[in-house]
Amino acid sequence: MELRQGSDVSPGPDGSAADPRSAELAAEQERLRLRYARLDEVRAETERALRATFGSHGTGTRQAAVEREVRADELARRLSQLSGVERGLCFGRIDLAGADGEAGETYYIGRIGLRDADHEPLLVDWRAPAAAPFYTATPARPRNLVRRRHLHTRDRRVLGLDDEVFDLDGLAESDRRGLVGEGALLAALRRERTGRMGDVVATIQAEQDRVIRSELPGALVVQGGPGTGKTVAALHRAAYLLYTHRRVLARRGVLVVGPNTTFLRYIGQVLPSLGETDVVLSTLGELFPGVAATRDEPDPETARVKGDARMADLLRHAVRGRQRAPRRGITAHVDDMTLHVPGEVCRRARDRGRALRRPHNAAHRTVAAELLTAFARDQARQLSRPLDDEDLRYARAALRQEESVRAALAEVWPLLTPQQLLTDLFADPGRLHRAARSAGLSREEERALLRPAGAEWTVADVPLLDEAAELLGEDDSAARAAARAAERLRRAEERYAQGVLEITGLAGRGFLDAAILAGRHRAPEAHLTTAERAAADRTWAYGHAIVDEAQELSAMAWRTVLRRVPTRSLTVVGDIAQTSSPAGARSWAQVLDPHLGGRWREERLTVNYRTPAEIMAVAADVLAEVAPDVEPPESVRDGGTPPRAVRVVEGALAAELPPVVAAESAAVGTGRLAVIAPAARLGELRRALPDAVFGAASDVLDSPVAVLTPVQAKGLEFDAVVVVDPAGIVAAAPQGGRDLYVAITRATRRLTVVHEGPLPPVLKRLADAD
Ligand SMILES: Nc1ncnc2c1ncn2[C@@H]1O[C@H](COP(=O)(O)OP(=O)(O)OP(=O)(O)O)[C@@H](O)[C@H]1O
Repeated sequence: MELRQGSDVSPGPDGSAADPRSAELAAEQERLRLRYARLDEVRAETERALRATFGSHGTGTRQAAVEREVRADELARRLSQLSGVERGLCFGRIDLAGADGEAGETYYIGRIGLRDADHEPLLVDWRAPAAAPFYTATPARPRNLVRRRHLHTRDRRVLGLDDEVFDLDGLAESDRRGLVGEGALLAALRRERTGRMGDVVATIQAEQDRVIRSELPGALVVQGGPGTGKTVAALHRAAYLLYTHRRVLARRGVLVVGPNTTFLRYIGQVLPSLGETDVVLSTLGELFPGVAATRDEPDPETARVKGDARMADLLRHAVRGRQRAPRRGITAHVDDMTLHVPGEVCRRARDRGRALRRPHNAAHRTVAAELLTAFARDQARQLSRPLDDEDLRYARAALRQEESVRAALAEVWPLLTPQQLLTDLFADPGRLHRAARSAGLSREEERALLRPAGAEWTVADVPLLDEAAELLGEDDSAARAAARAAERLRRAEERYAQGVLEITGLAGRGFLDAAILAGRHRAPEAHLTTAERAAADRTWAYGHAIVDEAQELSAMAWRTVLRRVPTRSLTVVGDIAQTSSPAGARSWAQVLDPHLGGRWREERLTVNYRTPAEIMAVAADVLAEVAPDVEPPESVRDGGTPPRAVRVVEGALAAELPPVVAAESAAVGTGRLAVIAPAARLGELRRALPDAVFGAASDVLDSPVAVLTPVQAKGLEFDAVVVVDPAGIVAAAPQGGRDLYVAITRATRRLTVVHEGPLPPVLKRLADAD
């Protein structure tokens, strides 16, 4: 049996209480005061310790310096954690059933764990196993709980309590009285949107908790309709994993990939509020260091082709195409002399380069050495000079400096950057044709790839650049010798650091390990965080990756992401029904099986926390049309303003839209409003709504009125949404129906659809409501 009771009664100024509920509130207020007092104490102690660590000069030995650094690092991390939990420090309590008629234990659940001076637990961290029943107990499976209590607090004050009682007999008589209260969840969902996602530690639901606490290894797919909390659960999962697997993950970091920079700004504050710093947030367009692509491919067919897995083959052929053996040989002009290497020798050099089976640039040195030898021999022959090994080395080194020789070598085996490879490939119809034909692309597909040199990189180019970087590698012969020496040094330093950790008693405590510590003391990237080092390194291997809006990733994009997680420890978050990219997923198996061979598990989220039932009913009609086999999520809320359609006179949108937007804006007060329209109407809207902020602008989330395309709105939410020209949205892209579904499901409170012609039949429900 479950009984809900709530209380919003504040105690009197002196804490006196007239009835049992106020007495309970006053008691909780006192317990909360104790916990904040302890937080203040711990903060002050940590600050003092940190100051003392910085202030001490130690013995001046290297060991003393390392010890200080370890300690300061640990203290600084703790201090930043303690500072981040002031708001909503403690939000819950669980009362466990006792044995043999005895009262059971009570635990308070909070953003961090705290113990009193005697090491007794005052607060249990929400990520700790002991806190799990707070999230997972249900009347059917109470998990030994008698009661779960939510505490509503503000500025260190308890404003209200919300109880769920699982075992009435286990409760005191005074606790049994009281009104049924509104759940903590509904109170949280009713709040106005701020333009930034917040944490939901106080109200995580059982099906979300399963996602959050799912084990680290392997790939987990989280499939769920709009508003089911996929993003928020995935971010809490990052915090949970970093807490539970600190040793592995703090060193390797966690990568979170989101669809665009606006979305990353939207979710950017959730992780710091959860106390996590070892996370890299990145769009797909930023995954290749040195290129920050934000532009989408203008032609959907080009996007589709660039995302196709055959592009990997095409690029392999493109690289092979740059390894040539001109039949006439190669020629260089040095000191009034014409030097020649015959075609036969070029072919041998090229074949030897290929036989190495190393990345193109890494094999360059071998090929170049062979050709330089041939040039040097020809030079000696023409000068009638003998050539012993010493002379040959000298002659090769001298020839290598010659511009004309370098150009001749490049005819056979040029050193290439990924950018050069792609630029040359897409701008040269002959070159492109040879590679495309070998990879099995049609002439139309080939044409979709052609473009002039110097064009701006698009998001769809980034996986191609990354693939090219893999195929090209680097001319790393010098670097490899240096790396071997560095590796020897690193091992010695790690052995030393391990010794320091053992002496200081910090070994095995999970704050730092020998590798991190040794890394700190190595120039030049000493003192960079894991996240900073990882973001700058294309070949960084992350400990875990979370991919949000993952249905949009193309086959080539998956290759880029998976390259960064060799352990395949992944959280893949998305909704197949919201796919709008022409290269995106039609099913999870289709995109994941080629890489994971069926080794992935799926959790489904089924409850929509964002969109009220009336608006979701409109969205469900659209869903039935675009993805008939997908169940719409069930809204947790109903009531509120019925969605409506407003018909405007054809050609009069600019005049008739502003009053609609103004009225909606007034209705949500300080809340957020989005106008969602097809890209083709944005010009008109700019004139109609001069004060609104458009598209990818950095302040779009802070403006009261934002104007977005459905793709830009993906993952975001607004108190009120005005969908403009639904027929235009549907017609604008092959996946237009799914875009309309995305647009409608951004609303948390109000939906208005503004249309010129007749309403698309799929929105008939709105016409009926008029
Ligand atoms: N347990 C919860 N407690 C409070 N709020 C929640 C909870 N779960 C989800 N929400 C809220 O519901 C809204 C939708 O969550 P979220 O954006 O994570 O959904 P989503 O599944 O990623 O949606 P979409 O597919 O549309 O991007 C957010 O405002 C989020 O804070």
